[in-house]
Amino acid sequence: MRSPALARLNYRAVSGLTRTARFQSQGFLSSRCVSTAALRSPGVAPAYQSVLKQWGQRRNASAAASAVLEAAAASPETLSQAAIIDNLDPVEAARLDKVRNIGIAAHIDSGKTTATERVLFYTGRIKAIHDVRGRDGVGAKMDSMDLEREKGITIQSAATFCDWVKKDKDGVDQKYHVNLIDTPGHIDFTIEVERALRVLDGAVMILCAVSGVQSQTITVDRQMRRYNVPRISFVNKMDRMGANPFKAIEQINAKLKMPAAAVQVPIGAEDEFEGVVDLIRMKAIYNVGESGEELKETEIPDKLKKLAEERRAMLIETVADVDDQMAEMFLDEVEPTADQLRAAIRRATIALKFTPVFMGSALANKSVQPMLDGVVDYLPNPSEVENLALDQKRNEASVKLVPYNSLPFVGLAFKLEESNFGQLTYIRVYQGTLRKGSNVFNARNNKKVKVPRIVRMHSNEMEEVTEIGAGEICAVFGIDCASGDTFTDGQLGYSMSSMFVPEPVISLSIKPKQSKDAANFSKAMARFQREDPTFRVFYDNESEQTIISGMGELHLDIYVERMRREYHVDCETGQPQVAYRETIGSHTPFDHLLKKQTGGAGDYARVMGYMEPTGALEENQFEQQVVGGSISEKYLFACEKGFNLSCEKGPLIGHKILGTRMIINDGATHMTDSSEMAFKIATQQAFRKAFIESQPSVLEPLMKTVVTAPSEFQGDVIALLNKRGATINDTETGVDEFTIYADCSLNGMFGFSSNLRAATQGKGEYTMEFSHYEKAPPHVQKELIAKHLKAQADRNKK
Ligand SMILES: Nc1nc2c(ncn2[C@@H]2O[C@H](COP(=O)(O)OP(=O)(O)OP(=O)(O)O)[C@@H](O)[C@H]2O)c(=O)[nH]1
Repeated sequence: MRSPALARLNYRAVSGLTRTARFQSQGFLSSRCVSTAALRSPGVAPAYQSVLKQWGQRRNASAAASAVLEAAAASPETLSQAAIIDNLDPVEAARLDKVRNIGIAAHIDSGKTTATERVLFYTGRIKAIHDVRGRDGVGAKMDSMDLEREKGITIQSAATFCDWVKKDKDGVDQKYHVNLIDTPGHIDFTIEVERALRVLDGAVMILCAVSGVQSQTITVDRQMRRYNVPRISFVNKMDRMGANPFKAIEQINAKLKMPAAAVQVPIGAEDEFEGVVDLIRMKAIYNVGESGEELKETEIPDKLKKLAEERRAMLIETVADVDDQMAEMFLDEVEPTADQLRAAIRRATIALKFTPVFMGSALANKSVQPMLDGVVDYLPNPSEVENLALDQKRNEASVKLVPYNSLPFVGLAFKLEESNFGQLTYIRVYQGTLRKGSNVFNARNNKKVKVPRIVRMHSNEMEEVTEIGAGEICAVFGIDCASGDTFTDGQLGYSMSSMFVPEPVISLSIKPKQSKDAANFSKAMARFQREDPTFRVFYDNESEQTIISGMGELHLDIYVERMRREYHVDCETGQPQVAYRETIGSHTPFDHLLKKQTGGAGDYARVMGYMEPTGALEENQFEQQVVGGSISEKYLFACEKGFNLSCEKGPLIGHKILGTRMIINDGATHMTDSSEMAFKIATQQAFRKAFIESQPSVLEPLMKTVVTAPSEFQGDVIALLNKRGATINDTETGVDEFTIYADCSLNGMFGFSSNLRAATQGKGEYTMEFSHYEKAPPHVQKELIAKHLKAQADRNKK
């Protein structure tokens, strides 16, 4: 047995090494062979030696193999981690195979919450179905906040878990553990989608059978791509008039540029929608029972046989385009078996090259279970997704995390929530096991914290557990941290990248109506800010106002309302303000001297250099190019501080600066009168002077806006948009609806929702998403500057 196994031994690759150890533990190789391999491998040698020391140099066969595996596991080396991933332990592999972490994301009102309610019911997690805005007035399980139930919208993502039993190909029941997050559709709550997708392994993208791909579907698609999240698609609302799943599939292909094909065809449509034909097994599936809890399978009805064959052929062809194995079979004209087809769809979906499309009606309790089968069949388990961390102990080298329970713990806190029992921190465990009572370390500040309580969340309810294994999601009480912090066991110096946080674009002043509420007001502000990184609060010293900013009017309205309901604080708010920015005009040199030397300790600082645009309207930059020590390091540091402070409040209208670079290349220092403070102030003064001289501009946020309304209102809506100075980029006309894609300044869009409602008899809808900053029109700039000057003058008078 030695020689073939030895042939596989690659002394340099640690992946080979761990494989070798495995062979050895199975008795194929000699211990000397494994030890030599371990000692020659830079990735494992130090850890191996220390393990050997503990083991007392015993080098018998299985001891050496275990030592290598243990060393590889404990070693922070990328390769050894990769090796384990390539070579999953069969017990761990079997456990992970039964876990799915998925999110449900879609455009507003597509039926995410309704579908999740069915999933919870069919998996036995809840005993009865309650609908969003349902007649029983209870509301869906996942919309647990009163405000969500009243408005019928999801505001916060909610996590839950359930077990789904699916028969394997031998007809044996297999139980899958599904962690599920239902996310909001409104763009104002987009951070909830960002953080959910950051930690999930797969997603169900829901589309409306009538509207197909909508503006938020495009945003969700972008977010899924950002975090490499594979998805299956579910065309919901097949019972609605005008339902057409094939149009939705065409749009996924064309608009999202994601190869998609139906894995089902509908049996009937609109109010005659009865069920689906499964194109993999070529069977018809119907839901029976009061809430569709049972499935009945029959042969395909004759009238649908042709359609099913055609669509199956299209499915195979689309998958063959993105999967080599299927391509080979397709070219050889070999008809794939159900298992082969399923495996190819799975490979292509996980490789982010394809999305299989399911269809049904969540509200009518039809065809939700086959979509759940799809989650199991086509979405990855935690070991099939690459999760990387940076090893801070090794120059931030990137390391693959291995979802083994036995390895050192690594987890990411992705969401914080205040609850009646204190702060609740949602954690995705990427590696190792999180145990109640254990200590974990926050990688950001290296603080040790004890884990007092671990729970699994079921919307707003929780179930206490003592430990959570790798690849799972849980929530922990009593840990003080920020959203996006990485936790480890303390030995590893790993940290994981956080999620993308978009900048707020809208703000308003706010204060409690009654001064007795000040304490509660501050408490609420602190909490909301901690929970939601897109909600910011700051106190403007000049105007002596508290300013809140966020992603849109709805976002801020919801917080004002929550303040009233949850903290009993009634607030007064100012007019919503746009988050303008200021930017420099052109290259402008400066030579500025700050000098006060009249008796006592004086102030002296001279800074020279130039300011210029960075080229992109993004981060500001400070650079020092001082040679010869005319300004010392210490003072240059103070200059940078001065620059950063200046960027916070621009000279034109007091808004933040963007796209501006300052270079200090010379200056002068006085032996006794120079100080850090003097250099900081000199830089601020130089900044102000040069900035104003450069012919700067005010920038305003430009919003991508999508308006949909019934066709008869097209003219009115266009007129409305034109009046608000929008640039219309595209118009799509559907059967009885049209969609307009436009760019509008945020400033021009205040109050648009009520105008649109009035112009379309309440039938028009729109979404608005920040796109980029652009120079505001000259008359707007003038107005803003004049307003700012007046406000300053008024304050000075006081
Ligand atoms: N006809 C029909 N209506 C549905 C279906 N599924 C959901 N709805 C309705 O569509 C509306 C929106 O459903 P939700 O489940 O709240 O949608 P959502 O995507 O979770 O909404 P947000 O989270 O606010 O974006 C509700 O009135 C549902 O009753 C369906 O299959 N058919």
